[in-house]
Order: sequence, then structure tokens, then C-alpha cells
Amino acid sequence: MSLEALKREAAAQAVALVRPGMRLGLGTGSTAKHFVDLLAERVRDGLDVVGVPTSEATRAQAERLGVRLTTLDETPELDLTVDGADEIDGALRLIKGGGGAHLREKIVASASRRMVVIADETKLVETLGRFPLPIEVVSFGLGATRRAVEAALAEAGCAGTLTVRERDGAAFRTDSGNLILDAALGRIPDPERLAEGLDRVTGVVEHGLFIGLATAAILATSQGVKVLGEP
Ligand SMILES: O=C[C@H](O)[C@H](O)[C@H](O)COP(=O)(O)O
Repeated sequence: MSLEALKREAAAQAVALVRPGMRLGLGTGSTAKHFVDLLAERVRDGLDVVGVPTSEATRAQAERLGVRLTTLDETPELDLTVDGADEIDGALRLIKGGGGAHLREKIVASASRRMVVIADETKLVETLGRFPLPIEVVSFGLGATRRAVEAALAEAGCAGTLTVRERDGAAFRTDSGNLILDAALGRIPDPERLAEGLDRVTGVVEHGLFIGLATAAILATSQGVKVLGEP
């Protein structure tokens, strides 16, 4: 099975969790895109749900496919968020933000009773950190914020380099207009400690460590679907 087929399989399993009337968080990325596609098929068949998109890309996709949307201002509590991840460990801790959407994704997941992660098997790791950790920062004071982030990394026992994310030769801007520092760390020995340290840095808007948010992960493998937690 191709990676794309595995992602679609995980998405299909998550769509089966959706019940009429649910208020959904709609994730971002190539795996979440399959979920929105498959959800839209059920909506066309008469399923009544409403969704909060976690990015402008997901908003555009959902609108195009006719999935009814709302905001967290109108609907501050959600039943279920389904989203992808860049890495998942056995304790359901995640790295997210490969597409730069982790700020809105974290807000939406935090407003949701359940967060189910969908992914292909390559995303499951023993130790988080092989995927560079995205850290969203405001552009004002970048040099000083960067130094404070470096200190937080060192305090949490992490070593590595920070790179300002670029796209098409220019600094990448998130949907909220901020920059991303990608921290190539190799391994994160204590994700909780690192998350707490980064939370304390003024200038950091949000980092891609999701801890205590995912309630389950649906991982599609070539041997079938593996579920972590309670979907
Ligand atoms: O910012 C992007 C999101 O956190 C994505 O959910 C994450 O990068 C996984 O994306 P994909 O399903 O494309 O691997």
C-alpha cells in the first residue's frame, strides 16, 4: 500500500467515528485533507455536522466541498477534532506544525473533548525529535527571542540548530502572519520540560509539542490499522 493509501485508510477509520450533529475540528495537512474529503462525501449523503477549520487551506477545501463551517466564537466547544501529526510517540505526545498550522490546530484541539490523530505508520516514533520542532514566533525581536529559545532548549537537555523557515526564497509566514523557527534536535529527552520552557519565552506564540491533547491515534500500517488510546 502506498503512503497516500495508508493516510486515506486512517482518515476513513476516523470518519466512521463521526455522528450526526457533531461539532468537529478539521485538521490541516495531507492526511487531514483525506479526512475532509471523506467527510464531505458523507455530508453529501445527508450527514449534518459543522466544522472549525484549523487553517485557511482547510477552510478553502471544506467550503469547496460543501462542509458547513463555524468558528470557535460561535461554537466554543467541539466534540471531536481529527488531525494529522508529524510525529507520535507511545504516550500520544505529538510534534505538529510541519505545515505551520500548529497554533490554530492547538487552539482547536484544546476546545475539543476528543482529539483523534490520523497518520501512516511512519509517524510513530520511540522518542520525539527526529522531525524538526516548529516554533511559531512573532517577527519583532526575533534575535532576542531566538536566544531565549536556545536557552530553553539547552535547559531541557536538547541540542541542535534553529532555522527560520523559508518558502520560495522568502521567510514563511503562518496564517497569523508570524515566523517559524524549526528546531532540528534529533531527540527530545523530556518533551514536558521542553514544552514548559518554550511556553515561558516571550515572543514564542506557540510550539508544535502537543502534550495531553490527543486522546487516540489511528495509525494505518501495511499490516492493518493500529489504534493507540480510546478513539
Ligand atoms: O502544520 C501542519 C500540521 O500540523 C499537520 O497536521 C502535520 O504537519 C502533518 O501533516 P501531514 O499529514 O501532511 O503529514
